[in-house]
Amino acid sequence: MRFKILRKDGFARNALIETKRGVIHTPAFMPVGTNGTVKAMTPEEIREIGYEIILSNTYHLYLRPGHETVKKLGGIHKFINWHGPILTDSGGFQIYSLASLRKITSQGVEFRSHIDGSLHFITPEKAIEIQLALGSDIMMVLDECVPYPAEKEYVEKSLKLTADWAKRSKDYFEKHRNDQAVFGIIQGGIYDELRQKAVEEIVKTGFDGYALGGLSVGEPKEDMYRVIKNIAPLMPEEKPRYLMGVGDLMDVLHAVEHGIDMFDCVIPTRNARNGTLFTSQGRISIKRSEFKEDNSPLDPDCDCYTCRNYTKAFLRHLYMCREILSMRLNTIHNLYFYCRFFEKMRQAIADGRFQDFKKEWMHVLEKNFS
Ligand SMILES: O=c1[nH]cnc2cc3nc(NCCN4CCOCC4)[nH]c3cc12
Ligand SMILES: [Zn+2]
Repeated sequence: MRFKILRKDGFARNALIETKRGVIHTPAFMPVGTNGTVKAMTPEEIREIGYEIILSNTYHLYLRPGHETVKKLGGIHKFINWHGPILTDSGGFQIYSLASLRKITSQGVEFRSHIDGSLHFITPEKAIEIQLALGSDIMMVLDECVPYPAEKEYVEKSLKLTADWAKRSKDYFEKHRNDQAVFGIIQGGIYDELRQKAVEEIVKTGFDGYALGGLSVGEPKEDMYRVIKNIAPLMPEEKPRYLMGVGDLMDVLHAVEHGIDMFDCVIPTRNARNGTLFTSQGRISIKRSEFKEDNSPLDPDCDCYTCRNYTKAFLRHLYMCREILSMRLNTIHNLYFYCRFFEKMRQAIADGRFQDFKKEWMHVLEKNFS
């Protein structure tokens, strides 16, 4: 995997990530494909909107249909019919947020499946073995995503475990890698000095890219913003920086300003299914009665399939009827909006006017329309 910085504008930067399955222009957004699908979308639609990489959840695919099954069927790209780059997370975060009866030991994490209650034990090596079997292009080490709030002592102890697991994941990966990449994950809670120590530890092991984990887990915005501001610049400049689970476009602006390159979040897809749509006039909730007879397109400034062919009235009608088409049309628009936003942001960085772009959009994004 090659990482090439094309342009800098302050700490913000445009770069290219070259993988064997294609190039990713950063700053990049990765739509989340939990069970091997970006919900309600075909892979062709995701590609047509302009996305170059998607995220798939290891935890879900390991539990169902199983990583050996996916491998036997030709690997994840063939299985889900997406032939561009795929980043898989390690499963750690889903184990903490979805599974039950979790037990973390120095060896690994034991948990019960949220699907059928079966007992599982994942080690740092196993987490990489699963991602290798799936055949993902960018893998994540097994880490402990420290919940919020967490005592400093607990975070410090957890850091040692996460550093040891990162090393074990990396060692296993080195023995079995073939043209894939593996990213390390920086934890440390909201404690800047622990975060700095985590950067040193994880960089010592050495990875193809580095993720900021343990954020967007319920901590106050100002803590998340401070950690990003202080820690992102300490992460190796010549490698991709990935902020996990983010996010809201205001948070994206702040993170890009401080040098973050990659993002993933369920917000555009999950909000679409709940009728919350992002437009150039701000966020709107399509179910509101004021749209009942509104014959105008969702977003006059958007040329996505939904905005070119349907009215707010019809989108509201579909939502009220809980029609499947509602999920599809809303998702097409929100993903298109995110993709255009990232394209415009990359253009602004290329033109050296990221600050203007941020000011202009902060004003729009703060507007919470009806
Ligand atoms: O430390 C982490 N390690 C490995 N994976 C992660 C994934 C993560 N995803 C979030 N936040 C997701 C927050 N979403 C915001 C929108 O609503 C759903 C949750 N934070 C995350 C932290 C980690
Ligand atoms: Zn649209």
